[in-house]
Amino acid sequence: MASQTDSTDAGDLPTPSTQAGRDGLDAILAHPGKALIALDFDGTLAPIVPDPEQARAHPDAVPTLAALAPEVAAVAVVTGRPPGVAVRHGGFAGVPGLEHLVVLGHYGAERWDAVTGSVTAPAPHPGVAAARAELPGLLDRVGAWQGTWIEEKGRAVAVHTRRASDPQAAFEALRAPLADLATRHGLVVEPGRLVLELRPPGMDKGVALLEYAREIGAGSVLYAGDDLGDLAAFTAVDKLRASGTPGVLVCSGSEEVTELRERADLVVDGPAGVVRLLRALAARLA
Ligand SMILES: O=P(O)(O)OC[C@H]1O[C@H](O[C@H]2O[C@H](CO)[C@@H](O)[C@H](O)[C@H]2O)[C@H](O)[C@@H](O)[C@@H]1O
Repeated sequence: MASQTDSTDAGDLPTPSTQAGRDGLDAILAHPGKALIALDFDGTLAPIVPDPEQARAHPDAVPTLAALAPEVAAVAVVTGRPPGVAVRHGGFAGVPGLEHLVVLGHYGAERWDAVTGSVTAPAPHPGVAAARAELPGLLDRVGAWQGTWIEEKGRAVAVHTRRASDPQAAFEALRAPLADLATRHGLVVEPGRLVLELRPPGMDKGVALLEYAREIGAGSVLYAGDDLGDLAAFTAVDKLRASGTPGVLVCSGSEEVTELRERADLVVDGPAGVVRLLRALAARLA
């Protein structure tokens, strides 16, 4: 599927390259009070950096979301991060205009609501603690590349290779051993941008998006993402479209991930492009 690359100035709303995308955007513009705007965090709202602890939302992201949120049914952040971490790094708490923001974290397993300021989470999966305990020994045994490191995520654990001298080779070398470790403990491996995460099965961004869209009775959806974990949300939007709910798929473009480009209605230039698009949408709806 062809996609349009964003080259518009701030204030212009780009036209999706597909009919489905144009229908989705038209529906959002015609009935904004029914629209769900759902956004991934890392790589979509926040530029990618070597240290996840240093990642922050693009400086214009929060003001833009605060301008957009009152015009639509809901704004949600759908992320692999623990929701509290995304809220902290995003600067999403206590922002006028974002009183109803929802963060669906851990691929939808945990949820933060701005209304209550609290996180709801299911019981931890015992396999995560077991896998976590084995992980350092496994990385030693397989001779993981120097610079490979473990991110503790609470209900998941992730292995990053961005800081290795050959990040992609380090990533590929870990795929099989981490898949084996995950299987032995009833977990799944979630591959991302130079990260392999071991997490409980049963939830993904697609399930999270569908459930939330149903919960609020969304009449249209825009979803923007950059990474492989966002493909499930893309599939969810395809399902919504097939059942009569229009939607727009936006790829936050990067050199690292190409899969989303193929399926998107609109390709924008990373987090700056996403913010520009959302700002143009907010301006049109105001
Ligand atoms: O679902 P997302 O919001 O996109 O989160 C996915 C993972 O993002 C983080 O890792 C990614 O961003 C880091 C900071 O820019 C970068 O250093 C890393 O290479 C990327 O993979 C986060 O650390 C993971 O826990 C998230 O699952």
